[in-house]
Amino acid sequence: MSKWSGKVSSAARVKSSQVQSSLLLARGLVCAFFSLLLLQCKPASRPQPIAEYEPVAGFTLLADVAPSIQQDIRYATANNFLGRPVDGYFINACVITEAAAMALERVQQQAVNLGYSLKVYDCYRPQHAVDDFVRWAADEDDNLMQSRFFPALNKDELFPQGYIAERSGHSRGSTVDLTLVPLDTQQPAASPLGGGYDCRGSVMQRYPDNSIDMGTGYDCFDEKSHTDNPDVTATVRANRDLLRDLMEQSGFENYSQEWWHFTLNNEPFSDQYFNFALPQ
Ligand SMILES: C[C@@H](N)C(=O)N[C@H](C)C(=O)O
Ligand SMILES: [Zn+2]
Repeated sequence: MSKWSGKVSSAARVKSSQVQSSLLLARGLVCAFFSLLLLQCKPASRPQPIAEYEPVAGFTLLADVAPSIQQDIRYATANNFLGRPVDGYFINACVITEAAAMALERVQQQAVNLGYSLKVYDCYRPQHAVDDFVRWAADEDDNLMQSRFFPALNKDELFPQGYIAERSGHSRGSTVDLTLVPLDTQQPAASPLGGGYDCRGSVMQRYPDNSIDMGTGYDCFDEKSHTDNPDVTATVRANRDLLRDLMEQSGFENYSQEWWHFTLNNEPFSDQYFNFALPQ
């Protein structure tokens, strides 16, 4: 019995049955009122933790298979189109299927021979994180990162136009977002929430990144990011083609709207969307 109902019972014992019923009615009304109030005041719901990370059969940390590939898992940080870490990303580390990791290691060997390294921005993405994207897109008051990531679009156009998916290949574990960086370079330090960057601008106008020039920043939701966009410079064309060629040679296919997004052709979990949390 709750503290609240205990108090009502002791008071009711000394009153007539009519008063008792009135009290019960009043209590019901008060409870209903406060329940309604609580519902109104409840903060925007943030779903509670999904399963703790346990190594899932067929998945691995990319670093265990291909330790030389650079990692900058943007959704584990504030450096992304939401401007805050995304639900389900607890550490800045790439978790991916073993098959995709081994294929990436093959790409890395080719890249290193040419003086580059791969740098991954996103790998396995829990469905929970995708759901966070969906809630973010529905909040029309939050446009904190628009000028940097989708300057020409409203956020309600990002899903319909195919820049973010409600059922993402990333949740199947064999899709990866990545670029090429010159060997022995590192991500420059910069404040993710600093203003004035435009992902469609020149390298100097974009958020600092050690990526070779791909024509836009990562997660620039814009036609300029379409891999075969004909208006990019010759250098950008060559860089995008190089990344795509290297990835295709090891069995990945590019998504035509995003130069950075690739899926392994023979993925091991072609119809399974996972929702285990990333390790802490
Ligand atoms: C959000 C972006 N990084 C991406 O991965 N987009 C594709 C369409 C996806 O969400 O699967
Ligand atoms: Zn992607």
